[in-house]
Amino acid sequence: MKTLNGKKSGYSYTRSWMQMHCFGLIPSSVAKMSSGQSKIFLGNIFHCQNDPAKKQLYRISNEQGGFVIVKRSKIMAIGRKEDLEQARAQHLADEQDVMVTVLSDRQLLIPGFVDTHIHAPQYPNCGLGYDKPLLEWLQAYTYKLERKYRDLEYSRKVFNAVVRRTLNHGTTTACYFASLFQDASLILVDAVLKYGQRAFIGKINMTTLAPDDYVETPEETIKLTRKFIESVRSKDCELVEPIVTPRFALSLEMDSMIELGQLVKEYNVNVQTHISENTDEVKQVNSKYGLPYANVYDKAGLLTPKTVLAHGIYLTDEELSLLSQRGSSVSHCPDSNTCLKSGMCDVRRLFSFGIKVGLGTDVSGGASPSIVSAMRSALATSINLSFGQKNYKPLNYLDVFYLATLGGAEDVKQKQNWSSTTQ
Ligand SMILES: O=c1[nH]c(=O)c2nc[nH]c2[nH]1
Repeated sequence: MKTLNGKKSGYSYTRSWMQMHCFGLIPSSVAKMSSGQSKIFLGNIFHCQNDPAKKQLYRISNEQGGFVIVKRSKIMAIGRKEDLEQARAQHLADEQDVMVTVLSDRQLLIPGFVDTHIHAPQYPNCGLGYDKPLLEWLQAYTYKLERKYRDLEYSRKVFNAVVRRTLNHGTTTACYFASLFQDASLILVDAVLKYGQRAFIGKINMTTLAPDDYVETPEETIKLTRKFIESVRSKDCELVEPIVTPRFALSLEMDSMIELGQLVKEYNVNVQTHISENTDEVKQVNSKYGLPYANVYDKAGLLTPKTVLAHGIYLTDEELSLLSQRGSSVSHCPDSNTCLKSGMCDVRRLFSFGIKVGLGTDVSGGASPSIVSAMRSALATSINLSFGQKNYKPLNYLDVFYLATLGGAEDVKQKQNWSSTTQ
């Protein structure tokens, strides 16, 4: 077996991690490449972990010369080189064929990124149509594109491309809004399984506020969601989980949202939706339901510890307290918040309420499917917020690295065996 050369790397991670590759900790992709061969990676490892004392949001672990052991697509152990032999004996004792990869000092192993909010069908519109605010943008560009996914060949083409592209950007876990259409949504499931990404995939629920040929009836939306959940679960695969996906509070009536809340309980599934993204949207929600935005979802039973809410720019203190009580988390989508001129989300304020936060590209509200790009936008938004507030401490590189990795994993509540670095 090869050994580490023991040299110090001298690699300045705070300065240069944004330029680097995401090398490893992509267990599912590793598995695809070599059908279950066990592997050991040796090199510098950089990742966030929870602080056991809970005094800080995360602590950085920077192993100069560490190892990762991968056995049949699962990360079995991560540690320091002096513990490698013992870990190898424990996890790979009966393995004859182990591939060992030694990284150079200029390479770094980091966890895969988690995109906590991305609309797969909107991928062809990336970078287009930012001359309108949210509600007009939906009508002028977004629904028109999303309607096309009745065409399953088109769906296959786009969804394969989205999954390949996000994996190339280092996104190993994604929380996808799929299509209104069940069959198209299942094609996204197939694409994710084909390329070995892990994902939460939701068939969108929408019965109103869109063109007549692009909504479902209240009966259909529940029936087809149940069918979608059962179809995904019947694939019996670890990589993909269904997620209940009411588009936003203006897309449905309360009765339908309550029924979705019942499905969430019945199947113990995650939930994703939008919240408080745009001032006109918030006003319309308040006047439609006579309730604050977060309370609308709460009334429907949709605020759970497995709920991810995208945006959350205009939530009041009372709403943030409610989210915190329910254990629901927020997907921060800074690029989209800028492109659609929605506003600036104050992540530090969310943290102060004890709310978990991850990062979302929000394609195509956001112009890029890259989480590194979302990290840059998160930094820019936070710096812009600091201009108006004395003593405001903007997010730094490590904070946005946390949001893109461990923060995102906590947002979507990954299962224990999904990635040992993100627990
Ligand atoms: O950024 C967004 N993208 C969408 O597709 C959407 N639908 C409702 N609210 C939304 N916000």
